Amino acid sequence: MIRADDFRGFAGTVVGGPVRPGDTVAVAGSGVVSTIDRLLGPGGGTFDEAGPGTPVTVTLADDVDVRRGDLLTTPGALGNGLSPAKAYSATLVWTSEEPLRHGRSYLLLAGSRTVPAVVTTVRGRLDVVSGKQLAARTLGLNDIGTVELTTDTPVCLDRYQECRDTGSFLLVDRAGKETVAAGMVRHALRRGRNVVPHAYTVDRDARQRLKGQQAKVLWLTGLPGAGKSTIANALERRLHAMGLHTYVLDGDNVRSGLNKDLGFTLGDRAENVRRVAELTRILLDAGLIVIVALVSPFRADRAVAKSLFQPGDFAEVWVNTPAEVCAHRDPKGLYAQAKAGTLPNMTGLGQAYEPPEHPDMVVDGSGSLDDVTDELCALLQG
Ligand SMILES: Nc1ncnc2c1ncn2[C@@H]1O[C@H](COP(=O)(O)OS(=O)(=O)O)[C@@H](OP(=O)(O)O)[C@H]1O
Ligand SMILES: Nc1ncnc2c1ncn2[C@@H]1O[C@H](COP(=O)(O)OP(=O)(O)O)[C@@H](O)[C@H]1O
Repeated sequence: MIRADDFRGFAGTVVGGPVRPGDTVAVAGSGVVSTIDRLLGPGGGTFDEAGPGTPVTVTLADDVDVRRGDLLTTPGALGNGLSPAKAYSATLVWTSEEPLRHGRSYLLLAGSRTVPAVVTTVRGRLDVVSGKQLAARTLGLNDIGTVELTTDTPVCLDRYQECRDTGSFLLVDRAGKETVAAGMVRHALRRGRNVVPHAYTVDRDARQRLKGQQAKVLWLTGLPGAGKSTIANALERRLHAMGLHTYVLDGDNVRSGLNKDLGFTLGDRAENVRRVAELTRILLDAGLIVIVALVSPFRADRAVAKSLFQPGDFAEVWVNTPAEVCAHRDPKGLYAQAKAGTLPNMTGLGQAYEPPEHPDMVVDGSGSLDDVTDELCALLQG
């Protein structure tokens, strides 16, 4: 929006049209209808009409609210279903060497809008030779696939076949900022429109007050055998004895229920971390001190988890135990299996563990349990 004294204009590019002063337009985000008053060019001159590709500043006859990234469209298009949604079916052309990770949060760029988005389902991959849709769980370099994705906040996207400009988008890796896919919208999914969060009167503040505590998340990451569960257990016992209300989300435990459909591929780990992070958010809202004990080996997945929380609510703790110590402890025999070649995805051997670059705290998983518990209690109180 461009605002100066009593001037209010909306800068953008015409993607359909032509459009003319006097045309009725609707703001796609809110559905509010107004009329184009003037079309101004980059030098300040006025247009009688502007066609596709023309950069313009539009002034409207009414004082309506148009937000950054909003679309001005025809009321007819809104009637035909163009309205903000959080879930879409789309075709993706995967352009990255790194395969699509189901459950990982990417940035969706559409026009001037950028929103976090997660590919929730891969419906299939196109076999370019036969033209048939093949079953697929992920997409690799140059694959063309049909997926479902959800965005954190509603975005207004056209069907690609209706309008190429407002029906296309890019997916960008959140960490490296590399473009990983070009997307074309097939259609919005009904569930993306019909889900409206309800605000309850008893909220996190009320629950915290009742419990006399400040809810918080301590996210313990580290190699298998590093001591995450042992530390989580000791810390929870200490907090419980102090009369505080806690809950531990341990990888092994969550994987025997909620996440029992997940294995240890990169995609399944991303989904495991995403679901645990969402569950953690619910428990935080319940007013609890939540201790997460999850290998969570990849920085990008941990960054997605962290992004769900306000900065003061979430602390990342690296349980830093030398790999040789973990392998020597090997309480479940997993390192031995991996060395024998029967467990290919084992963290630290067949798959990487990416240590946190800026953790809120590093604790020594081979030192005194009492000392680590003291340090974490201090972190919680700080
Ligand atoms: N391939 C492979 N790699 C790593 N870990 C394995 C694997 N297979 C089974 N396990 C057992 O599963 C526990 C890790 O589960 P998480 O949910 O924490 O893993 S992750 O965050 O999704 O990476 C982990 O528990 P902890 O040892 O408590 O960390 C292992 O017991
Ligand atoms: N500080 C410690 N000193 C010695 N042994 C420990 C320590 N912490 C954990 N252990 C032992 O190491 C093994 C792995 O610990 P665990 O808590 O299960 O790790 P993780 O949850 O990270 O896989 C267990 O046998 C546990 O008793």
